[in-house]
Amino acid sequence: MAIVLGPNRYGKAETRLVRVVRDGDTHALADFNVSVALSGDLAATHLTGDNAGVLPTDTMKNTVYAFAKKHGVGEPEEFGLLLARHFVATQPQVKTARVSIESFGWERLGPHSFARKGDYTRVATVLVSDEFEQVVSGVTGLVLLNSTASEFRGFPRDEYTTLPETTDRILATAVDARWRHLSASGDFAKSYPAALEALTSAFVNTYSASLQQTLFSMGSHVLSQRPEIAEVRLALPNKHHYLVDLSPFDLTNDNEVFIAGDRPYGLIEGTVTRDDAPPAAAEWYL
Ligand SMILES: O=c1[nH]c(=O)c2[nH]c(=O)[nH]c2[nH]1
Repeated sequence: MAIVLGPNRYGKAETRLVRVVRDGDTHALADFNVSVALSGDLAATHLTGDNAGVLPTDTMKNTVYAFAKKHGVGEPEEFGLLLARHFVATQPQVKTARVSIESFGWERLGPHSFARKGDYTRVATVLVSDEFEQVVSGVTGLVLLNSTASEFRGFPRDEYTTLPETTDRILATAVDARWRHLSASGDFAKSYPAALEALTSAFVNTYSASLQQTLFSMGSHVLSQRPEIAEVRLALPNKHHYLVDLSPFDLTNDNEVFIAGDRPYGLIEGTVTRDDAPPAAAEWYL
């Protein structure tokens, strides 16, 4: 009996690329998840550990980011073809390159503001006892992004701080919000979309020094627009977008090519309250 190597391939899966195209103040956004798999004459590394034909998967990731800067991304089919042809043309041992791309849709909210396409979830929780009725409305999974008008600087530094200060970054979050009504007899069909619009427009229109500042602005805007609402609680994950260092490839990166981070993420939580409102039922804190 002989033991033989069967079909095989390898590559970098799920390179998360966000490409911003800046035309003055108006930005366009492409948000891709790119997976590369190469196959061909790759027996040696499996059988003897000889890596002479193994283009590092790290290089594939870098190629995705460098090509995004150099060529733009266009349609996912076009960007896939560009990458796949490159690997086949430049690596003689590679016979076939497979590039799969997921393209996440974003709806425009402003010149440099976007909402992820797809559904977010409306939520409602009511508490009823003999003494009180309390209605809480909210939303989860509403993903918003500003591709500029966000800074983060002036923070303390200690021996573990490596984060550079920035005056221009992507600010993105998945809004998880709950708002408590003053009364159980409101017009919830009217109140919900209006509160949602207040949250969203505050995110879009706030020039942000921190996600904490944006959080307070979102909560305040709901309370100033909606007299029926007593309190807003927000949990805002900071969906980090890291600027890719393209200098090893002699390319500049003027806030155009980002790694969309997954984990860990900052989590900014806070409550914004009307100070004359009755307190929430203790059960809300559970
Ligand atoms: O808006 C921010 N708030 C923070 O508290 C924080 N911390 C961090 O590393 N980045 C950011 N961004």
